[in-house]
Formats: sequence, C-alpha cells, structure tokens
Amino acid sequence: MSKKAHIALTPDQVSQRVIVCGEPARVNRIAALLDNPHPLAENREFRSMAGMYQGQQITVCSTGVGAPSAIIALEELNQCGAKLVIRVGSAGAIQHGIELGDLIVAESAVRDEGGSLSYVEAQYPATADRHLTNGLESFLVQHNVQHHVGVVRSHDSFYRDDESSICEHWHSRGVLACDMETSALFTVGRLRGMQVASVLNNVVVYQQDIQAGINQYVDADTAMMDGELLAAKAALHALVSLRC
Ligand SMILES: O=P(O)(O)O[C@H]1O[C@H](CO)[C@@H](O)[C@H]1O
Ligand SMILES: O=c1cc[nH]c(=O)[nH]1
Repeated sequence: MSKKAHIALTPDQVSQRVIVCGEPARVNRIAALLDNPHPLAENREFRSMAGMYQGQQITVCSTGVGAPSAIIALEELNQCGAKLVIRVGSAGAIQHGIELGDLIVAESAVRDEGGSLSYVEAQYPATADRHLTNGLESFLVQHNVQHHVGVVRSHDSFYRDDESSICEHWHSRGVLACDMETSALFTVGRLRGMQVASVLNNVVVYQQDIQAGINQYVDADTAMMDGELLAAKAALHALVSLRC
C-alpha cells in the first residue's frame, strides 16, 4: 500500500476516528491521553500518532497553519478511510468575556479563507456535524468546563493592515473567535461526506495584542494548556460516543 504524498500514511494506519490540530507538538500531547500511543509518520507539517481510547482506535494528525495544508491533510485522511474528524485547535477571541483557556465549540464558521473557496462558492455554509458537536458539549457541561458555543471565523492572515477593523466587523456580528482552519475543514469535510467538528482553545483575549497572547501560549504553565487538555479530552469523548 503506497503512502499518501503529504501525511505519509497508508490506509491501514488511519482509523475512522481522527483528531487534527495545527501544531505538530500538540499531536504528542493529545496522544499522551491514549492507551499505547505510538508515532506513525512525520513529513513537512504533518506529524501523526495513534493509540486507543476506551477501546476505539484513534489517529492524531497535525495540519500546519492555514486552510491549504489542513485541506490536504483532510483529503488524504479521507482517502485513508477517516470518517469522524475533530479539530482541537487554538483561536483568538473577538468577544469580551472569553478568557484565556476558555473553549469555543464551533457550530459554524465564516469562510474568510481561500482554501474552501477553491472548492465551492461562498454561499455554501461551513457547518459542524451536530452529533460530534453534541458530544463535545455534553463532555464540557458534564465536567463544568468554561465554554462558548457559536460561530467562528477562519481566515488566512492576522497580520493584515486592516486586521483590527476586520475583527471589529465580525465582532459586531456576534462571531466568537478567529482561527485559520475550521471553515475549510467543515466545508471540504461535508463535501466529502465526512463528519467534522471543531473545539478551539482561546489563546488571545479580545483587543489584547495577538503576539502577546501567542507568546503566552508557549508557556506550559498557563491556563491555556489546561484548555488544550480539556479540548482534547472533549474530542476523544465525542469521537468514541458515535458509531461510524
Ligand atoms: O493552534 P492551531 O491549531 O494551529 O490553530 C491556530 O494557530 C495558528 C496560528 O497561530 C493557526 O493554525 C490557527 O488556526
Ligand atoms: O488570534 C488568533 C489566535 C490564534 N489563531 C488565530 O487564527 N487567530
């Protein structure tokens, strides 16, 4: 069986239940929650590991930054047989009252990225799978985790000259937070018949400097690391709650 060109995995290595995340190092932290975690492959931004959770096989794979590499990973995971996919990502809040390490469950996403637009026109909605989303929420409610549910926005750069006015625009429309991959994963996943959800750990408080927030995120002792851990646990719970 030949390896997929980017994720460097063969179908027999990929389970039906998959967690994706942007950062390769997060793959190791998520896989540490699994029984018998073991590395699968590493190529470019795509690191993958596997293990068992409550008797089910789980694959964890990083997707890098942005829609194009996330779509490549999703397409190749789909070709390898992945069915249920949850993004455990990070995001920057664009509403007050969303604290560092709070979790954001995306019901849907504004498609402000180019990757999904290369597949289908902007009027096509980017929506989460409701079953996986219910699984995420039920874990977060049961464990009393501070979280927010609603619309997020995925974009291609936060270093644009007009970044603050763009954030104000979507803030005034009630969008909770920004990431860079959720809308592409929702859109392409749905077009491919996959079930996709997204839970995001807030790493930037609204109207706080983005770079300061991201720098804080690399400090393992912050509330944001707790957020990441809880997001991963919620994703595992949701993945094993559903039949494929
Ligand atoms: O932490 P991850 O999952 O990479 O998510 C967010 O972080 C990156 C930007 O810093 C983008 O990929 C964005 O979506
Ligand atoms: O503000 C932020 C933080 C993380 N990721 C984003 O896309 N935006």
